[in-house]
Amino acid sequence: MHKNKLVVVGVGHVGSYVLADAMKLRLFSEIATIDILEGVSRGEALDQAHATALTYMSNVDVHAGDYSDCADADVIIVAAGPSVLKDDNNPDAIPDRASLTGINAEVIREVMAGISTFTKEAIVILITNPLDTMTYIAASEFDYPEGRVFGTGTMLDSARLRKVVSQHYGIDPKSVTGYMMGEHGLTAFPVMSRLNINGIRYDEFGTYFPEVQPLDPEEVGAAVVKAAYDVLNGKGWTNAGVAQAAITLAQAVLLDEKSVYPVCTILRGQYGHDGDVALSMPCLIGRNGVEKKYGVSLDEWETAKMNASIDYIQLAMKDAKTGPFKG
Ligand SMILES: NC(=O)c1ccc[n+]([C@@H]2O[C@H](COP(=O)([O-])OP(=O)(O)OC[C@H]3O[C@@H](n4cnc5c(N)ncnc54)[C@H](O)[C@@H]3O)[C@@H](O)[C@H]2O)c1
Repeated sequence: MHKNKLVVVGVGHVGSYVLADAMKLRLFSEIATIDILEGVSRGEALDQAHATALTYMSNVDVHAGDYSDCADADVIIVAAGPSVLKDDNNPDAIPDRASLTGINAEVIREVMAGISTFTKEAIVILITNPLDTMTYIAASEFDYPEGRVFGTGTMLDSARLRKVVSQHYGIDPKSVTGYMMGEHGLTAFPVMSRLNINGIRYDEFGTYFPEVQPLDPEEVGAAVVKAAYDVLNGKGWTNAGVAQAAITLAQAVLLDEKSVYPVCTILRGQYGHDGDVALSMPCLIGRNGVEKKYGVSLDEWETAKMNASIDYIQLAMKDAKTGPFKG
């Protein structure tokens, strides 16, 4: 009988939270951890193994592993490599994820070499930053089927967008539909033309919520980008939101849910680009990973934002010497 198996690569602040969420999802029978620090991998797995003896936990076979564990994995979530750090002397710092390009390009090349030695079947979900460039490297340099590798992308930024909008209007964030597109980072932008509150379009908000100040697209985008730094500059890292995003995607894969989420993939004809950049747009997620990409039409403001985001991602790609920017 087939047993659902997850491998988590990199079990630091983010990976350990992914692991904890996966343990509670009740969809995996086996979970293996991999980390360059073997003690961390062993310790995290053992800690979770002890928790399986307690009420409300399922009896998951959770253990430290190595890349051979990928051979029969259904889903692999990659959170390996360092994050930007908070600056104790500057509580308003906004360190750019792109500063991680050099170090994490090496990490992702090492991790993908390990994974692709044992499987080209498992669905690989990347979290490591700068996410778009890391996804491009993983999806293009290892002969891995392209739809089977994607990044959490603006899934987290979009959750933050819905939270920002919902707080402004005093409603449940689940009643807000909308997403950020482009880079997972400083140039992500809200697709205001597609934003709605359970069918009430953005351009109708003034009619239905006359008592509320109208939303300014630039301010909304800035508030969403800043939300990441409110967390980072508070506790020193972010992990809960992105872990939930990754686990939501893992479930969509395992259950073949055909869910539409904004995730990061390589553009194939959308927005005038073919194979030279990866970024987030709404995609259909099922058992085969990204099964469809929806290059939704954008208005003039959004198109300008998209082009700026593409230019910015390509700077990191140049730095990582990947795709059209190989040496
Ligand atoms: N995409 C998103 O929305 C999002 C959100 C938060 C964090 N992140 C990113 O996730 C990554 C992890 O963040 P974190 O806070 O957990 O960092 P962390 O430093 O706490 O953990 C990183 C882990 O990766 C391990 N590692 C390093 N190199 C490795 C390698 N070659 N092979 C296997 N394991 C390796 C480290 O030993 C460590 O345990 C960062 O790149 C961060 O920027 C992305």
